[in-house]
Amino acid sequence: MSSTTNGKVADLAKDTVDVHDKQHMTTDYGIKINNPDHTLRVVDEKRTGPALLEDQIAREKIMRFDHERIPERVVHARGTGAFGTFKLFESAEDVTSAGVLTDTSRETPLFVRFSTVQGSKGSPDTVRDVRGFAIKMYTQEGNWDIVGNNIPVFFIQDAIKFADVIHSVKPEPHNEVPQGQSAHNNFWDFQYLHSETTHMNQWIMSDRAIPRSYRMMQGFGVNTYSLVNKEGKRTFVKFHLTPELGVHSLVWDEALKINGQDPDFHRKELMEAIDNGHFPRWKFGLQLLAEDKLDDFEFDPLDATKVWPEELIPIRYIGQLELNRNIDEFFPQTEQVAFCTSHIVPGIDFSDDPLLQGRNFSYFDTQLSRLGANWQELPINRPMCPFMNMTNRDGAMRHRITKGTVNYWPNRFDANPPATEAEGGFVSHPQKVQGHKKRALSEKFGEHYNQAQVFYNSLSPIEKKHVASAFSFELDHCDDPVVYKRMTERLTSIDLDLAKTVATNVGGDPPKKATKENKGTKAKGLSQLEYMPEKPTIETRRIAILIADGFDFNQYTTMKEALSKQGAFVFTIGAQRQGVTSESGQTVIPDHFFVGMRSTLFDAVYVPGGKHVQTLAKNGVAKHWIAESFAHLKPIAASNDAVPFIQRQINLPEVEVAQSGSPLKESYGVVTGYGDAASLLKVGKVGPDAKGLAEQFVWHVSRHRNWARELDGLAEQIAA
Ligand code: HEM
Repeated sequence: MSSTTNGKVADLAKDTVDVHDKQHMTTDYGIKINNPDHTLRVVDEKRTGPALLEDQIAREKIMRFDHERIPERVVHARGTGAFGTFKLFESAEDVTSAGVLTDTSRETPLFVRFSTVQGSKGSPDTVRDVRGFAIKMYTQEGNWDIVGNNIPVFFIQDAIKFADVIHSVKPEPHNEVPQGQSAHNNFWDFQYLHSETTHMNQWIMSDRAIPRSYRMMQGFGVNTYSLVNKEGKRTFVKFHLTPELGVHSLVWDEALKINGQDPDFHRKELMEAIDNGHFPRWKFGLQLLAEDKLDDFEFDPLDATKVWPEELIPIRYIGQLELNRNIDEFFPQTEQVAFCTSHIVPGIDFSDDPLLQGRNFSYFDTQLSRLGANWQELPINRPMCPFMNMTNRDGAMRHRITKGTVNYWPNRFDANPPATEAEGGFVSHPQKVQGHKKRALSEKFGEHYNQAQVFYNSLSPIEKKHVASAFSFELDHCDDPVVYKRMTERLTSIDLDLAKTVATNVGGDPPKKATKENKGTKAKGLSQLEYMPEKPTIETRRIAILIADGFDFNQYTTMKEALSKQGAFVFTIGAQRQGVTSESGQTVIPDHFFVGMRSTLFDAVYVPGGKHVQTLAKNGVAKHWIAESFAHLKPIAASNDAVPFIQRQINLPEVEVAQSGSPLKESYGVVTGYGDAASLLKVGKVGPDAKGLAEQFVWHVSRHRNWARELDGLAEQIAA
């Protein structure tokens, strides 16, 4: 368990207890329990008779259990949380007076909850979906919540449409199908009928919607907020988080399989990284827009279906968010944490973004039904700064005891007075507002395709291929021709080739001409391949070493050490977990056996030399490990006797391997070589000019996946 502590962790300690053998079991009202295993009943040697209602101990236990569920979140039900810290490197006092964004001596404790949107609480982690990235900062001036996503835009423009978009994506009402998926008629019906979703469609059909890890995705506040400085000047702002480890995704077939093989993959690997001291970090940045520049763009900057192009409004990075402590208990922390977009601190204010305006109402409201009126008192939600509002009391499960005779303001004692602005009181920015009372949006909200097209154009060829496959998968699951025909038609407003590919795959009408000409305009910061880590790294990458009886112990240990030294998490996968014996007689206890843990749960695989390859060659699962790793574009390394073994599993002429006695070979991310452990497996500096086998392997793992395999049509020739 990670031990990092901070002010909020210390605050929670007041409400935290340990379970240990010195503390007797009691009822919830405190009497010691003598026999927790049997109900009080009428019984003799021969007969077990009826239970007695008198049994207060059994009744308490059963009734307490009957009521231990609370409603799950209406969206983002599936999630996982961790504690961390926000550090500020550069003061943003030119634009805000908020202490958290101006005082560089502060470390602000925080709690983050990552989530998926569609599925219920028990749904798998690696579904295709938007990921929530919700942050609660316990600042000295009160809680500040950034309730963001890993995608910078949203489906709809006006919050009144939220119930519709969510109803359409959730399991269909007549049969509660499907779970955790947008691949169904209702979702795509809604998407077609709301052309404002077109931009978001591109993002969710891209690799962004199947992240490799919560630690490897961006975070965006999505909505536009305002910052207000000491002089009262307002600047519009969008919040950005960029991960230190780069932005990486799973491949779709892998994601589908992990859903079954390890539905908790994301939450487990986040905990694994934190527990091992590899704390995930994000750069925190601001996109700033002067108030008088609001009308300077072809889109409305307050429209949440649009990004602010970085060419026009660069990101100013000023801080860092780090996650450094796992939770102690899921329910009181991750489940009861409750975020509100309306939770802002002085120096930060809202904007007229019509989605944000509705969100500001919705979150507080939903917490009332999910957690009750006193939800802000719960330890995970209460602020760390002093807080008191003597008019907000009572309600179910009130915990705090407030002394004194008055509960209204003003009162004859001046008790609990409001604060002036100078004393830190929150004062809304005195924005001048004018217009007509209408159910409408202003004109620029009417353009829905430009940025969708720019996003698609900006993707790399492999990402475009994935978008086409994702649309094809999704629309193939729609059995109403109206739905898939209309949606493929919609794609002609993005790119004619994309529309043609998808229409062919799913049976749409053959598109003849583009409804919006694609002039190929691109922008930066949209392709996730732009977000490789600053320095190549394999830190926290899960790498498997396959062994069976007769493996080369020297090669095994040298590679394991070399990879571990680089911060990778190395797992030995053996023919059996009872112990695997090397050629030279050493026994290794593997972490898992071939069937228990599949290639999908690792980023790369290495097979050392040794006679064990004869056993591996007779084991279908071990062979599939290699084929599947290849099809999922993962780096593969093999040395000595293992070289012909992996070559046979891949068996494609384009993929070349080292020949005995010849130098090292790297081909499509498959790294092979002959020699002794010392010469093959040394790792110096990780980089493109890597020389040795291990060094080459590490370099390829740091690149995440070998896209050329798919682009050149090799991956699809191997059955994953
Ligand atoms: C910019 C668009 C949006 C983003 C980025 C967003 C993000 C999120 C996130 C991250 C969560 C999960 C919070 C957690 O981890 O507990 C969440 C929950 C929720 N969102 Fe949104 N959301 C958006 C739009 C909306 C809109 C428009 C509404 C309503 C009008 C809404 C209503 C809710 C509700 C009711 C919850 C459940 C909260 C709870 O029970 O704790 N969201 N949203």
